Amino acid sequence: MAIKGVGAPDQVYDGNGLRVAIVHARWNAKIIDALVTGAVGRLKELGVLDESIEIISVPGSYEIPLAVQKTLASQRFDVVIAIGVLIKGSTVHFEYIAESVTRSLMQIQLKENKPVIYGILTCLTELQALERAGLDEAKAMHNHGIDWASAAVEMGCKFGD
Ligand SMILES: O=c1[nH]c(NC[C@H](O)[C@H](O)[C@H](O)CO)c([N+](=O)[O-])c(=O)[nH]1
Repeated sequence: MAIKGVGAPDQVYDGNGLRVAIVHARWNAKIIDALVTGAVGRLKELGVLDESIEIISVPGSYEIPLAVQKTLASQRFDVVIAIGVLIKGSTVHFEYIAESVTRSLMQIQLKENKPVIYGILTCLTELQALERAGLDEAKAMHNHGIDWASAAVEMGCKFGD
């Protein structure tokens, strides 16, 4: 049995009535599109209504925290899924963005007292990103967008008030 992974949910959560925002970067669009598609499909499987899902895009992962903060401050959503794909280049740019975005998203969810699901892939290679978006047919890896949507419905039901 695989060790890594979220494991079975403690119960099935009904997303009907939940208002979910997906804030995603556009950098590495092929991978982003697969992750967002996976997340939206899972949200609907769990009962979230189409009209209760809002998708907001920003240029890159660095822009995600401000967009998430503004989205939550609108009081129009119970939970936000932040989706970005950082792929290591030849400089330390990757590290600075990854650290600051991750820290910021944690701070925002605690400040706004609303769940922010962490969907930032921090990959050392393009292949790692393709695998985690379920795009590497060779390995049929799992689309992490699905997991983030499941987490969003659970956290929205439990703590999204
Ligand atoms: O989302 C990403 N943004 C990236 N950079 C753009 C950054 O997020 C901002 O959009 C940009 O710096 C303008 O503020 C990336 N790289 O630089 O490699 C990346 O891999 N992923």
